[in-house]
Amino acid sequence: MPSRDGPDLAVEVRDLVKRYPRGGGNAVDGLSFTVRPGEIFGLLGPNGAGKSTTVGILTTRIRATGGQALVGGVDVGRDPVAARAQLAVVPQHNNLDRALTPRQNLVYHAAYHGVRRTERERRAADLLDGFGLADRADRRIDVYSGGMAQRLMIARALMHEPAVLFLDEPTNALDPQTRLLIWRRVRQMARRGVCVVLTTHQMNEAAAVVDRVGIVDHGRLLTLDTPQNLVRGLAGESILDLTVTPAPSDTAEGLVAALRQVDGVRKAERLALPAGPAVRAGGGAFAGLAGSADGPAARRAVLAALAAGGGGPWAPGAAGGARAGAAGTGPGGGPGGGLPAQGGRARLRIRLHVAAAPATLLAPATAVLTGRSAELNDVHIGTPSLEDVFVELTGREPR
Ligand SMILES: Nc1ncnc2c1ncn2[C@@H]1O[C@H](COP(=O)(O)OP(=O)(O)OP(=O)(O)O)[C@@H](O)[C@H]1O
Repeated sequence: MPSRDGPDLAVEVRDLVKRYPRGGGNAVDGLSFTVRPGEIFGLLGPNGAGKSTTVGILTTRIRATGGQALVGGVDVGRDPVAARAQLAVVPQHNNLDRALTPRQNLVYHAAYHGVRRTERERRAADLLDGFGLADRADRRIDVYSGGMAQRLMIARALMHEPAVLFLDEPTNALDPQTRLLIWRRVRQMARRGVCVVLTTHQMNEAAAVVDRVGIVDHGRLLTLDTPQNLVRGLAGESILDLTVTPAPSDTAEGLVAALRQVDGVRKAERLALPAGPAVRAGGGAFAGLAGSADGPAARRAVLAALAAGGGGPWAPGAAGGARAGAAGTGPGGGPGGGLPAQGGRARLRIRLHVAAAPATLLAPATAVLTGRSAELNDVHIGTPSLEDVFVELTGREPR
């Protein structure tokens, strides 16, 4: 593992630029960030943001047009061979050598990096054991499942004890048990001083494992901080999702604008309706990290808030009936859509980002709806997630 007297920074990226010969603009456009030894760093961004290009430069696969990138203190542009000794890459797709056994894949990789025979055999045995592969170490590799292959690729990457490990979508399409094992091992490596840089689109999984996150778009860094600070700073403290049916004479825009005026609402936006009947079943962007209004205490708070505010069209029975209606096959999906409700009126999902306790916003929000003759069909209280931060910064439209 990396020595304690190594460089202070495991990765340094300074004003990095990449322009492809046939590309439109700069794929990487003046990117700068640093990562410390022992840190788990998530590089996030929408499709085409420049993540793969950045990692390609750091791992010496792509030459930068400008700026500087150092890995383990080595300039990747000036000395790519020395840089490769400092790093390891685990790609998204299986690139194991199928002509070799799992153990041979590890041992040959270490031999390529100049590790002595007894040492490489010891490391292979340790890593096969650590990744739960010891009893299948000498079988044919083509009997390996996707999860086993992924574990073996990470084990192989560690054979030459790199200072920096690059993981590309490490848990894509893996079962929960394999994901947990991989994250446990990643944390263990970091504790031993390995710097881990991972790219992923699994926001909530990333939030649970990384120390810091850099979000990039159009080749530029939009923000860099701990997931906790990003969530706290950008998305407000809580989220209140309302599913409503506006009056026939009202418009979605009018309703959203009116809710935006409620005291304590930092932001109001219209969301796509989730597919299926379970509007409040913990889905949406805040699944996983969310608190929810589904618990008995939260439900009591909702009812109390509504009672205090003079009530409204919401009642548990009515909401249940309305949710059943939401299971229809209407055109809902994009923010411009909505599922048809009774009388042909479209149902809307409106998200309020609130700085206060969300239950205290229920009464005034309900009053606004009542004043506009809108029907409240469902309520969900949640906590914003890293995905909310991501969407806030990079938008909702697919690339
Ligand atoms: N070989 C290439 N030639 C020209 N343009 C390229 C090339 N590779 C990538 N690009 C462009 O560079 C930009 C950044 O692409 P890159 O693959 O780095 O993004 P990404 O964030 O990794 O995306 P994804 O999440 O889809 O993998 C995109 O506009 C892409 O079309």
